[in-house]
Amino acid sequence: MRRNVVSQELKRNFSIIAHIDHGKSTLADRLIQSTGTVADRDMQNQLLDSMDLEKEKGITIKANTVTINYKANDGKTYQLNLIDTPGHVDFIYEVSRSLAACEGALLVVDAAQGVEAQTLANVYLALEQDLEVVPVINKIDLPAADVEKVRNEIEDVIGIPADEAVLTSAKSGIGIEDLLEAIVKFIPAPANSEDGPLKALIFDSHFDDYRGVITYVRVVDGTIKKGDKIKIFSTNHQFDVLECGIFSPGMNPTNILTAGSVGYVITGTKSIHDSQVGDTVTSVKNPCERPLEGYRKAQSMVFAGLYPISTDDYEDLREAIEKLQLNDASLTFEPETSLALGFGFRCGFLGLLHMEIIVERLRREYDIDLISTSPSVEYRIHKENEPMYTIDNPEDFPGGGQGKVIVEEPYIKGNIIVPKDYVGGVMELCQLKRGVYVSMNYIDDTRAMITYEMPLAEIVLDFYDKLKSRTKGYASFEYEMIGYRPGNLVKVNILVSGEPVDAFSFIAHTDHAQARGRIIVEKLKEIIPRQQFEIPIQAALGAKIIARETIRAFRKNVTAKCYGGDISRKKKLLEKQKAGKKRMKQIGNVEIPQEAFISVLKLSD
Ligand SMILES: Nc1nc2c(ncn2[C@@H]2O[C@H](COP(=O)(O)OP(=O)(O)OP(=O)(O)O)[C@@H](O)[C@H]2O)c(=O)[nH]1
Repeated sequence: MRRNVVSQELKRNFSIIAHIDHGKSTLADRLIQSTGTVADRDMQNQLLDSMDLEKEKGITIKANTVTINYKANDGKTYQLNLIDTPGHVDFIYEVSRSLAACEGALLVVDAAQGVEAQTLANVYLALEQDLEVVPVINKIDLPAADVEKVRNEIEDVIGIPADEAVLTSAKSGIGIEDLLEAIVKFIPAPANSEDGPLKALIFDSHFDDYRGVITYVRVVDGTIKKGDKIKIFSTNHQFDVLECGIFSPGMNPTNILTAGSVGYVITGTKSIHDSQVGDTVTSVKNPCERPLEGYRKAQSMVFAGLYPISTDDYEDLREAIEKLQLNDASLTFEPETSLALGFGFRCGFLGLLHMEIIVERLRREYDIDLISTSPSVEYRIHKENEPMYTIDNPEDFPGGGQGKVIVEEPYIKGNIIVPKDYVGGVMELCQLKRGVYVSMNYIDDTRAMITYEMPLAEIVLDFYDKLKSRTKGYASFEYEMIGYRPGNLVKVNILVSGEPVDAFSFIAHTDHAQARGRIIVEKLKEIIPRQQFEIPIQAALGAKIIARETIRAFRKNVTAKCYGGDISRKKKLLEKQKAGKKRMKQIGNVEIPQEAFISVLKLSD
């Protein structure tokens, strides 16, 4: 058995926090490379961002971890454990748990861009955990770099001293040695109890087809050894430790993890639910009394129905979602049926990005063609003399005639940082999105931070896209949940030939219902082919029609184009028409092409 016990004073556990694109992954790669953790020839760019999708989107979705050995100027060799964190608001809870596994964080700020909204969100999380924050000003090689301005921003906006900020260029390798020295100097060594009862924090996990669940832990107190019997606090399930070790960067079995260490544990379990982020691992023989603070179950914020385009794919879709769930305790699903779309699944996601990733993976990795219904949030329904319940599907929205009903919706508090020329446009957008103004402050002479409280449903709809187009991509945005508030909300039905099409119904604020209904009705008029009878398309609020279009009758004769006796061509056309029909959904007496669903469900107002 290989022993790898490093005393606590030689350990440094840290994360890198940064706004998207400020260079977190490039910097991590540099640290790994410069310490010879990975041979240069094995170095592929952005080692830590391992998923293809992450590489493509250029963002970190799943946290990774690596142990780096660094011989410092004081002659001692330190064990640096770098815990990568996801860079998106959807995963804020995961970020907070990764930070909880550290004593310090490198705050990376782009020297040309300055402090952005996401920088703020993450740095506050780190300060809440009492981490030592080491400012790093990156991309100093850029001609537009303005180190002094960024230094001032870090001090004024975040409120931490930046006179000793490390200056780096992750791209050209400048300042990497200084950064390694700063990690050793400023980030405190762990100071945990080595012989207390085992207490380890789960900060991530993933499922491996051959080895089962790999659990990423930070040992707080005590020791984990191969062969130990351990227990998961929230589920009370017990396991034998089959293997444990560190990431360097592949899994490297050391078979012992002492207090202050970061590494992995394999028990052979196949259930990710025994390895939930934030949960505590303890020993069966000598358990700790209380779990570590801060654990909560992953909570879905955004919901949508996923339906296979071909009904034959239903079972494949179920299997694929189950497989993805093996690796993702925050993905929930249950079977659902829609009159219009057939059999599918109602899924819960942490946020829009999470949803986009799952849908994209189902398409790419599992080769399933699918339609997703418009994303919805969770509403709280209060009826007189009934306990409160929640709904996330417009189908379950209470109809009229049910006495006094109060509907509450989730709200967020959002911070937007923009160049000052865009302040007016952004504030107008926030008002349109039912935002409640909180504050506006200038960060420096060029940029402002605007804070609004807004309904999450509006963010989910199309806020990012709108914000991007109004600010030419210069705005950065971050938000946190602040609870539920009552809203004047209604359900809008879309009727085709008098029949409601469930997949198109939506919940909206009364003031927006008509405009959104109108857009869908107009879109459907364009897409649904004329048929042999007139088809009214209507948006309705209960019995009240709020928008209407009519598709005029038309007798479609595809063979009319073929003159003479070209029988084979006629046959081909008829076959084509038949195949086209398969892709139609029958709603009452009307056939709606699949693309109508896709284009309406993709539609934002
Ligand atoms: N000029 C210059 N470019 C850099 C430097 N560091 C990173 N970049 C570039 O900036 C872009 C973003 O870098 P990443 O390392 O992917 O950024 P990130 O912060 O990891 O992004 P997320 O994973 O989305 O959080 C890439 O195109 C890098 O090549 C630097 O020091 N100088």
